[in-house]
Amino acid sequence: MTSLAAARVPESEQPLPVVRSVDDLRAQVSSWHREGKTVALVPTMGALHDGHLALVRRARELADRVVASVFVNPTQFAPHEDFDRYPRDEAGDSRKLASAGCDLLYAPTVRAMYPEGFATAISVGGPAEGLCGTFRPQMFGGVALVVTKLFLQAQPDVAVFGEKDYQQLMVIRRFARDLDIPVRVEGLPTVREADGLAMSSRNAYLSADERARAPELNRALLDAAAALAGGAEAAAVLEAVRARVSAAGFGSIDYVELRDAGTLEPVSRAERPARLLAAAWMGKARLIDNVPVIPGAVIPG
Ligand SMILES: Nc1ncnc2c1ncn2[C@@H]1O[C@H](COP(=O)(O)OP(=O)(O)OP(=O)(O)O)[C@@H](O)[C@H]1O
Ligand SMILES: CC(C)(CO)[C@@H](O)C(=O)[O-]
Ligand code: BAL
Repeated sequence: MTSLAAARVPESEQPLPVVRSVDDLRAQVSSWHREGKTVALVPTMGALHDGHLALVRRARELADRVVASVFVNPTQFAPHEDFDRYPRDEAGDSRKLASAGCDLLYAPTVRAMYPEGFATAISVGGPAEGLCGTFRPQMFGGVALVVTKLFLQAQPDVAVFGEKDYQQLMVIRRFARDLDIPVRVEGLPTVREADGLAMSSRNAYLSADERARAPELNRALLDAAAALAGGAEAAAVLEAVRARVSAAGFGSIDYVELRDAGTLEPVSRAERPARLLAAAWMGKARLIDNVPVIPGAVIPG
């Protein structure tokens, strides 16, 4: 006969509770709030990697309970983009989230998030203009819509996002402030592979050869950031990044730009803290990356 102790599943291997409806999510979060616990939300589109898990671990430090959402949000994809082939692995995501200390997975269906007759849109200006806003014009409206819904559904005290999507982080801070949503928005520095490539679910689209070439984007940005931090004028430095990234085998380059780190307005020189941001295609993968430019110093981002 198996003893109870031997049969007990270790806590780290317990399946993560999952909710799929707004009502079930609210019931759990409200009960935590009634107990006086604070709640952190980590929104994701799944296919989780160590970058996402770093967000969960940070959320654990910031709040008593952590909810992660996994939802591939159709409203931020244009019809020609990769919504259908975006990697999905809920079982694997659930195991990884549990091991990182997440308390609850929220994985709504598309129909639960966007019921029949859904007719509302959100438009963000300011930091949403230019950069990815130009090349993926539907993206930030879709992000603002789904993240606003997630904030209203989960009512978190704090939400954690990655600086890998730096423009997205600035857009979320903007609309949360503009719409008086009572949530603290925390950013976490980009988690990278050993060779500098920013971790991203879309790295799965890279062939072995493309994967070997891809880190050149980050190397070119870091070298450029050093020159810009030393006071160089942006135009020539950005052109050198484009040339280097093309030579590494990137196909089309969507943008390489220097922006103010706070407002994301274009700047021609880093006189205040700035951000160097780029998006470029390696095969079927659109890779984005960004690094800080601190006048007089360089901090790898
Ligand atoms: N390498 C990373 N370091 C830190 N945060 C990250 C990293 N990759 C993603 N994140 C953050 O995880 C959250 C969810 O992002 P998402 O699920 O889109 O992952 P992703 O890997 O960025 O996928 P994609 O390939 O679609 O861009 C976002 O806040 C995003 O900024
Ligand atoms: C914030 C987000 C989860 C909204 O769908 C998505 O844009 C992402 O994964 O970065
Ligand atoms: N990772 C940010 C969301 C997107 O690329 O659609």
